[in-house]
Amino acid sequence: MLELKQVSKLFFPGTPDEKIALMNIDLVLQPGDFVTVIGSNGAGKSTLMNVISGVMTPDAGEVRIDGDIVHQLPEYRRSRWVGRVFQDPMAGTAPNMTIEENLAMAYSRGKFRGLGFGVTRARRALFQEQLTKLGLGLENRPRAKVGQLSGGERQALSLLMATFTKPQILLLDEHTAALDPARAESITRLTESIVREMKLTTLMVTHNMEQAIRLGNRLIMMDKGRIILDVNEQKKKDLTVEQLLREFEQISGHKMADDRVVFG
Ligand SMILES: Nc1ncnc2c1ncn2[C@@H]1O[C@H](COP(=O)(O)OP(=O)(O)OP(=O)(O)O)[C@@H](O)[C@H]1O
Repeated sequence: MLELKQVSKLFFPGTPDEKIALMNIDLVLQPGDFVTVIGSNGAGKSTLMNVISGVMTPDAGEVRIDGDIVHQLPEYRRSRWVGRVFQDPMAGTAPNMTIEENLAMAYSRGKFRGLGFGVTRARRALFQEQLTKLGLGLENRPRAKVGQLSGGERQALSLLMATFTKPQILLLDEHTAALDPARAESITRLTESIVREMKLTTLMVTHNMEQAIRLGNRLIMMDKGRIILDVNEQKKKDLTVEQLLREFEQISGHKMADDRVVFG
């Protein structure tokens, strides 16, 4: 379970450049919730991900994971609970290491390092099994350098690495946005099946309105550092992209300014 209570984050406070990235955010994700997040440019979506994962510390408020206060902990201390996949397929993996070395790293995440970082025979079998599930044939190339993989293959691997040890929270930060439509769709399907199978509590930022409506059981809309709309599963089922954009305009008083918006 993830809880944010009155979380705020300002950049350059008290100066003419002051930017409100998050303002008094209250958000609770129940175990197994899959929440999509949309909003204008600069709405605070990435900052929200950053204060949950530990890249940034909020100026005020509280972040709890399964009841534990985590907002003061650095990113590496939270990595046991938080899995994250970024937009950039180059992020989140080590390009000069092999597929199985990357998996070994993910497997050891947040654990006592003394247990070892290496690729043992038992682990190799586990990695093979997990790679096979991706359906990309990566299980046949465990010693290939990750830098040689295509963007889609890398995102699939990143997804596997982020979810390997069943994180309490999975953060997906526009993780299909840099892929061509066919690859994006296959990563979306993979995401759905992993999240469903592992019952992961998931927060996914997307610029694809159709995807935001179709995926998950809840949708939140952000604007100027605030959550301005929270749509439940029932309401989301009947929602259209047009209605969603109209709602955004009505509540925020302006059109959704998103230079990367995709309607479906
Ligand atoms: N490291 C930073 N330093 C200064 N300002 C920042 C920083 N990170 C974010 N901001 C500002 O905080 C606000 C929220 O930014 P954030 O990146 O969270 O928005 P976003 O919703 O992810 O936007 P986009 O959809 O354009 O990626 C913006 O005004 C942004 O300029």
